[in-house]
Amino acid sequence: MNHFFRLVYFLKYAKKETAIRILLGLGIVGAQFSQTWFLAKMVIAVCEKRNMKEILLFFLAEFLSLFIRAGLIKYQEYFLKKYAAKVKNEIRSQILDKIMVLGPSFKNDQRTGNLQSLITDGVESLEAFLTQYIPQIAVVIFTTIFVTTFMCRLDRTVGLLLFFMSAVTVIVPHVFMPAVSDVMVLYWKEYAQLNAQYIDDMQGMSTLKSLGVSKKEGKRLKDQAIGFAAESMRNLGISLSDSTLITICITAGTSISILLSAIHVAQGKIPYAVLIQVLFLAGECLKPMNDLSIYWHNSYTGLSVAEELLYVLDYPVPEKTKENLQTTGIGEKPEIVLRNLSFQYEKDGADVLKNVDMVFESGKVTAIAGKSGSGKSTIVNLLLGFYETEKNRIQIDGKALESFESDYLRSQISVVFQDSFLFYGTVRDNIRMARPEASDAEIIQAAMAANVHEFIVNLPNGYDTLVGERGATLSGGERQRIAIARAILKNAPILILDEATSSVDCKNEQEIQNALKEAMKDRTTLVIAHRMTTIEDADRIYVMQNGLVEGCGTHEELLQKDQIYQNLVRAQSYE
Ligand SMILES: Nc1ncnc2c1ncn2[C@@H]1O[C@H](COP(=O)(O)OP(=O)(O)OP(=O)(O)O)[C@@H](O)[C@H]1O
Repeated sequence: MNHFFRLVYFLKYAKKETAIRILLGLGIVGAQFSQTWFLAKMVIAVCEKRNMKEILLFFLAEFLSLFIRAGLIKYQEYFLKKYAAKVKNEIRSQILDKIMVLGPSFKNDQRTGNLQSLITDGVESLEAFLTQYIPQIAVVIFTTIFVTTFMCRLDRTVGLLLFFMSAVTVIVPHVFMPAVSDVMVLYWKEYAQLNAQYIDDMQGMSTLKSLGVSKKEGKRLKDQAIGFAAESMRNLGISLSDSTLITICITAGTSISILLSAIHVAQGKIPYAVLIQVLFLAGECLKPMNDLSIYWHNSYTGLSVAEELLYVLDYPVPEKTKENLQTTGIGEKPEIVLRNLSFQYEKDGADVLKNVDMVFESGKVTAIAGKSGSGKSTIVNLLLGFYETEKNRIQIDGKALESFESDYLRSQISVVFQDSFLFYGTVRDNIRMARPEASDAEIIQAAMAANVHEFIVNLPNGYDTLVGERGATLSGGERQRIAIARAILKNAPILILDEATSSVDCKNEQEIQNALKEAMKDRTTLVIAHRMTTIEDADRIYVMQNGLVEGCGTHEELLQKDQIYQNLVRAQSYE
């Protein structure tokens, strides 16, 4: 029930549209009621052999109501699309904003496919509940007041009976609510998991094929689809039982109203003309309730999504993002200090960083070397504020990292990750992303610096060539060089190269190294590299092992005195 009202709250972002939807609903019901009432009046006039003019007048009034109703229905169809789009856009942007605020630490804990299902199909399925069912409740309430008053004037008992039936049709679904909520949640979980599995399999298709397990995986997917189908049937079974109950109430309400009126005519309590009106109107009076039941039925999937949707929206925001934070204070060549920094990814988990002390000097190049899993990328994640650390353990220009607003902090850092992500779009758009206001000339300049201009101009449409999803149409090295151009264009005072040249060949690597030297000028740079050759020129190199800093110095110094570093270099020379 709590979820029910939380979902209704989303309509506050489309108050005007919700009011129009209710008015349109009332207009349609009113036109339909008038049409039937004029028809009843015309039938009575014909039976009583009244004059032609009166009959014709009822006939024209009935047709006019019919046209008004048809016009309103048509407009409502068009309006509903706009209304639904506004509500769904609002919900989607709230989810996306929340995921962005929570950052990679939240995203890494979720299956991407689950989040994707929630944002696409999940939000889509809320349409029926929010834009049809909820406004229809208001339509039913107003209609009930009008119908009860109108019908009570014809036949008091029938009016009260119709009022009772209307109330039942609104209340029944909510009586069923606790019983169905578990089933609905399970239904959505099955659906989201099936979707996530499907996306996983599509993305990992080459791996599945190469491992020769694609058939086995196909069978797993099929079993999951069967599980989902079973859950759908359970969901359908419950939703059908409450809509069947509502249909029985409506049909019984109509029949009993007519029967009661007939008895009252026989008892001489009301004239037969009232019976004719009841005969025509009783069904019409309960029609909005019937529509309500259909909308309720269509709302089931939407309601099943509520738990997951609210889980994301209510997920606690890290403290840092809530406070009044600084949006200035990082200089042109900032100094970064890590003091006694320890970190675990999971609460009560093992320390991934252990009492790390490091200084990335202003305007200099600092490198971190170490075997896989030693904690190098974790330091990058912490510098970007993706995870929270103990306060004041990382300082930039003397100020605690957590005192900076996240957007500001990230605007001061250019990063090239080891698995650079390119978005579906043109090469130009992908580079420009770093600085949307950059001119075409600046984009070309950045691409030249990253040694990728030649490659781009030789593409079929040059800078306007579309790159596939995740840059799938390009090689790892090409993707990386475009990402480097993006980082160069951003022109931030801190440059982080996290294995930036790991996927380029040696020739390209040397050229990129030269380009990066240019980019590193007058910046504070942190380089994390597998290949020792890429960090030989660094002003200072930290050597890490199992989350500990085990050594520090220049390449020559470390070669002389640091055994771990010597081993790293030796291991590399045999590769
Ligand atoms: N999101 C995460 N959740 C839990 N543990 C993680 C997460 N990311 C990394 N780790 C763990 O933290 C440790 C350090 O990982 P990190 O990625 O920092 O190492 P690295 O030195 O950068 O390795 P590589 O050179 O292979 O990229 C590893 O044991 C890794 O398994």
